[in-house]
Amino acid sequence: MGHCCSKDVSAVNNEVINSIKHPTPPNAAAVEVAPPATNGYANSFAASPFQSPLPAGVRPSPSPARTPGRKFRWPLPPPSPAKPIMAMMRRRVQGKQQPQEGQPITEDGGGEGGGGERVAMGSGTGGLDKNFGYPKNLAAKFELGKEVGRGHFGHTCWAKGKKGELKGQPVAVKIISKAKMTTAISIEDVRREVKILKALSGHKNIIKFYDAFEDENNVYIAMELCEGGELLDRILSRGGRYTEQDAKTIVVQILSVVAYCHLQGVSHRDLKPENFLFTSRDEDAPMRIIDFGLSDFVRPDDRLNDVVGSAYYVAPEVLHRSYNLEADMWSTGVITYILLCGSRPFWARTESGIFRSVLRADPNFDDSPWPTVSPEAKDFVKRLLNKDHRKRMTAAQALTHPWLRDLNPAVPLDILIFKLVKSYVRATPFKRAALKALSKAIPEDELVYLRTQFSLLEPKNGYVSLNNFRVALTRHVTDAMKESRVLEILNVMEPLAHKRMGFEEFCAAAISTHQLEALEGWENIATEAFGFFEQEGNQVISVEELTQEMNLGPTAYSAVKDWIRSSDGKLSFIGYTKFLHGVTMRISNARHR
Ligand SMILES: Nc1ncnc2c1ncn2[C@@H]1O[C@H](COP(=O)(O)OP(=O)(O)OP(=O)(O)O)[C@@H](O)[C@H]1O
Ligand SMILES: [Ca+2]
Repeated sequence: MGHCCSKDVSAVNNEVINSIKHPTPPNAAAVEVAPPATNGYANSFAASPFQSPLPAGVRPSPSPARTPGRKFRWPLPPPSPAKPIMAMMRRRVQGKQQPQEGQPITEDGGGEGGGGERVAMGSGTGGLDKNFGYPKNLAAKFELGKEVGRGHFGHTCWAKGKKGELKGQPVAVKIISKAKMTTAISIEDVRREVKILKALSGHKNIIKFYDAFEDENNVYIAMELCEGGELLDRILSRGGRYTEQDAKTIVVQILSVVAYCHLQGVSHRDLKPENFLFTSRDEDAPMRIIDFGLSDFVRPDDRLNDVVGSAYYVAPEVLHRSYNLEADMWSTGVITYILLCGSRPFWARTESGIFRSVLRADPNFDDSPWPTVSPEAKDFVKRLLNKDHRKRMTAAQALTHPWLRDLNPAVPLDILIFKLVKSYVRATPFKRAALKALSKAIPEDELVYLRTQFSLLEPKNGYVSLNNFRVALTRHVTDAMKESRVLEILNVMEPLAHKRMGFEEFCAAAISTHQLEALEGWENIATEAFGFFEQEGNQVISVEELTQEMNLGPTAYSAVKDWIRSSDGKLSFIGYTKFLHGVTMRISNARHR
């Protein structure tokens, strides 16, 4: 996938704001999503939480609250069957707004003439191979019934099994029209949706996959039928919000499935209440995640760059076109915020307004009902809605957050540990000493997570080595993990093959300075850590050595100089925290240019 956007943040912000004006339907009415906020702030849906949005005929919508303008993916080549819908919306307003010069007009097929479905490069779909290699005998296996749901990419029907284990059983069949697959990318999207569903099916909160079929006109995905409706509808039926305790049971299920996907190297990229279905009408029925239509494989250190998702739930770094799994955690934060207060954290009348809010606004934690929400719940949401993706909790971390602790949820292995340990074993002794000092100062709440992860590595006599990491990861291997090449991380952890790590060192290796910086007690943690560093690791260091340690060039000499105490040539407190933090965003971006 693509690489990091190398522009500085403010430039990117403006670019995003500008660019979203055109790819989204410029018709304000078409994207108006809620009544005017009563308090003038953008996050309220006090009157009606999910007033909606799309112009009649654009997208059949079972609930007025469904996310409007939900699929955006631009300005890369036209990738999906959602494109014709966006194209149609744009055609509607063609007379009102001309495309700007330089605007990529081919993304939805370019020229706005004709009225028929547009196709890739304006050259027809003749060259596209729409053969998926799936069996063609759907009718022999299932009897299709009435429609139960509809999305941008397809519609889903009730069906009944005719043969084998599913004989007489109700199932769901998602039908995706081949006519809408107008590009190689959109075909690949469907192929990947099936592949991911097949590989991940089996987790208790993922919809169970039965089989995929095709004929000349459609692809059919047969899966478990969920008769309990969407999470969105349950939120609405409860007047827009859940009690904290009920919200917890929902959030734990979301985290459990997200943690599983992430360990497999799959980013869902479209987490929202519409994509979680209850298996039955029972109040306490479990949820299943559906719709891997926008999901993708991503290696731990890779960055994705295609802007996909649903406006209310999209993470800032997705709009910046450089993101990884943390983007799903942002969406999880948005869902949790909605569950707890009944309002959207980022709201505006137009899609571009929503994006602006996502990039710049701080969610409101002051108005009702937030004063009555527990501090743990607020902390939980804030640690997911951090605009700096490096500071966000992972799903496995979130499962150990104090807010959820009374539910004692199962915590899976976290791929973040592998990434951090990999960096640690390759770090200089000076950096390791700095991290060791920091690890001695971390609060008990963070230790809960580390203890859980350490025990998942099944230490032998209190120690882990590369083999523990290998065994722990390969225990969960599926075809998805192979495809996303998650296992390759073990190769770069090779220095650990000749090393044993006890829990104390594991803590130093597996902590993220960025995440700790986001804690309210960071100042105290850093001060205490510096005390430990002074006792053990703080050595005399020259400007040249420090810049080298931090992987900076000579241009950084003047900044780095101030971080070394003139009295004894060792790192000052500020120097220590800067060193832990690593290079700044600006320098870091510059280095990628
Ligand atoms: N297994 C299922 N059981 C019951 N209903 C289902 C099932 N799968 C999908 N649906 C219904 O069909 C709708 C559309 O399905 P899905 O989200 O997979 O399609 P999509 O076109 O990819 O959607 P989107 O527009 O969100 O991308 C769902 O919102 C849901 O209401
Ligand atoms: Ca969906």
